[in-house]
Amino acid sequence: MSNILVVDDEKDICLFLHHLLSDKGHHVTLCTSRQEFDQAKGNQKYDLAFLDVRLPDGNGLDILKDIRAVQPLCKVVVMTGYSTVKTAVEAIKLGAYDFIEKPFDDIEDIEHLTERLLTDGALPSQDHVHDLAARMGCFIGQNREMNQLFSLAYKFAQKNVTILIEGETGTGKEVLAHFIHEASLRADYPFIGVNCGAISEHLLESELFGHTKGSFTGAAKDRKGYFELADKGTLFLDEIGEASLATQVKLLRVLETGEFMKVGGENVLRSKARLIAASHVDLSKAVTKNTFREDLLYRLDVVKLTIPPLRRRSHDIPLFIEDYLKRHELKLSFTEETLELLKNYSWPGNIRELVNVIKRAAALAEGETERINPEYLPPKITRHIQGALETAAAVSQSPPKKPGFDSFLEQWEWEIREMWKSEDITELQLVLDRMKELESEAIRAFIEKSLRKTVGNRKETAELLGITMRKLRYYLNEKK
Ligand SMILES: Nc1ncnc2c1ncn2[C@@H]1O[C@H](COP(=O)(O)OP(=O)(O)OP(=O)(O)O)[C@@H](O)[C@H]1O
Repeated sequence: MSNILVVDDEKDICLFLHHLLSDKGHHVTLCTSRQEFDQAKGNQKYDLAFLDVRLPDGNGLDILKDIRAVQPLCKVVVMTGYSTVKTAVEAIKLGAYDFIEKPFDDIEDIEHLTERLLTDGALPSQDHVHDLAARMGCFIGQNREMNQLFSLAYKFAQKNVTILIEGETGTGKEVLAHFIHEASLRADYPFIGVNCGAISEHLLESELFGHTKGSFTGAAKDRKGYFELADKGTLFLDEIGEASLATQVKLLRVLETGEFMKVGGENVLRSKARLIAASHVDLSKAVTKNTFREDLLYRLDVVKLTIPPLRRRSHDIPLFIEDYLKRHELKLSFTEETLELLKNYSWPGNIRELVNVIKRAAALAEGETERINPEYLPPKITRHIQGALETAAAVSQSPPKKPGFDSFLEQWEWEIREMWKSEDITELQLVLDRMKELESEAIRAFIEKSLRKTVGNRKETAELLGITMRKLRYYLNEKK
C-alpha cells in the first residue's frame, strides 16, 4: 500500500481519483485547497501526489516546490486543463515527474502511470532518453540545458500536444522534431518534414493540403497533401514563419478543428497528425510586425522548446566530434590545439556548420594524415581566433595587424585546387560553402577598401561601389 496525496479544488476529480486509487489498495489523502494542503503536507510520508496547477487560494507550482522541499521522495504528477498545459512545462522543469490532462480520457493511462511511479525499478530515466538519441544518431552531450531539453521533449512526445521548436539555424530543430516523433506513440506512422521557406506560396498550400485534378494549371490528377500522408504520424513544419498569411489561416483551422480541404476540393478532410513547428526567427516579433498570426502562434506555442546555440555549449564540441567520427567510422583524431580553436569559434551555422567543418577536414586529410591539426580548418575559424588575438593585442597597444584579403584568396584558391586535384569526389556542398565564404569575404574586403578611400564616408562609399545605402548597411550589418 502506498500513500497518495491528491490536491484539486474540483471535488469530482478528487472523488474519482480517491475511488480509482483506493480500489487498488492505496491510502489516499484529499485536499481541495491550498489551506488543506498546508495542514496535510507534513502529516505523513507521501509516495505520490496528483496536483492541480490552478487552485482558488494558491498556485500549483508553489505547492510543487513545497512538496519537493518537505517530501523530497514524493513523485509529483501535475494535472492540467487545456489552458494550463504551458504550466506543465514549468512544473516538469521544477521536478514534477509527469503531467496528465483533464478531463481524463484514458483511465488505464492513469493506472499505468501510478503503477510505474510507485515501482521505482520501472521508472523511465535519462537512460531512456540517451538510448533513443544514440540509436537515432542524435547527439545530446553533457550540457545541462540540452539534457533538460531532451528530457522535456521525451516527456511531451508522449502527449497529444503541439510543440514549437525555436533555435538558430542549424541547431538541430529537425533532428529534435524527429526525436520527438520516435519517442512518441506515433513512431510507427510517418514523419514528414516540410521547409515552408523553400516552397513557393501557392505550391506550399497544395503540398500541405493536397489538390484536386484541374484545380490549377499543371494539376493533372488528384494529389494527397502532407497532412493526409502523415496519417497518424508527425508533420514537421520548419520555418513556419515563412508561410503566407493565407496558409496560416488554413493551418489555424487544422489546429483548432482538425479539418482541412484540398486546393480545389469540396470535401472536408480530417487530420490526425501531430504538428511540430519550428522557426529560427522569434515568432512573437513576427506577430508584432503583422507577418505572423497571433492566434496561430497561441495554438502552436503550447510547449516551446528552445535549442541553445552551439557557442553556448562549446564544451561539448570535442564530444560531438568524437561521436561523429565513431558513427561515421572515420579513423581521425583532432589535436588539442584544433579542438581549442573550435571551442572558441562563434558557430553562426551551429551544428550544421560543425558537421561541414568535420567533413571538410576529413576530405582534406584523406590519404595524408589521421591527425587533424589547425591547418585542416577553414580560414574563417583560424582567422576568427587570430582576430580575437589581434583585438587583445590592440588593446595592449601593439599596432593592429589585420590578415589581408590577399592571404585569404591564396588560402581559398589552394583549398579549391586541393579539392579539385583530389582523386576522390568532393561533396558539392563543401565547394558551395567555400564559394559563399569567398563571396562574403570579397564583399567585406571591397567595402573596407572603399571606406578607407572615403575616410569612412558611407554615402560616398555606396556611390563608388554602385550600390544603394540600404545594401551597404545590409552588408555591413551582416558582417557584425
Ligand atoms: N543533436 C544533433 N545530433 C547530431 N547531429 C545534429 C544534431 N543537431 C544537428 N545536427 C546536424 O546538423 C544538421 C542540421 O540540423 P537540422 O536540420 O535539424 O537544423 P535546423 O535547426 O532544423 O536548421 P534550419 O534552421 O536551417 O532549418 C543535421 O543535418 C545534422 O547533421
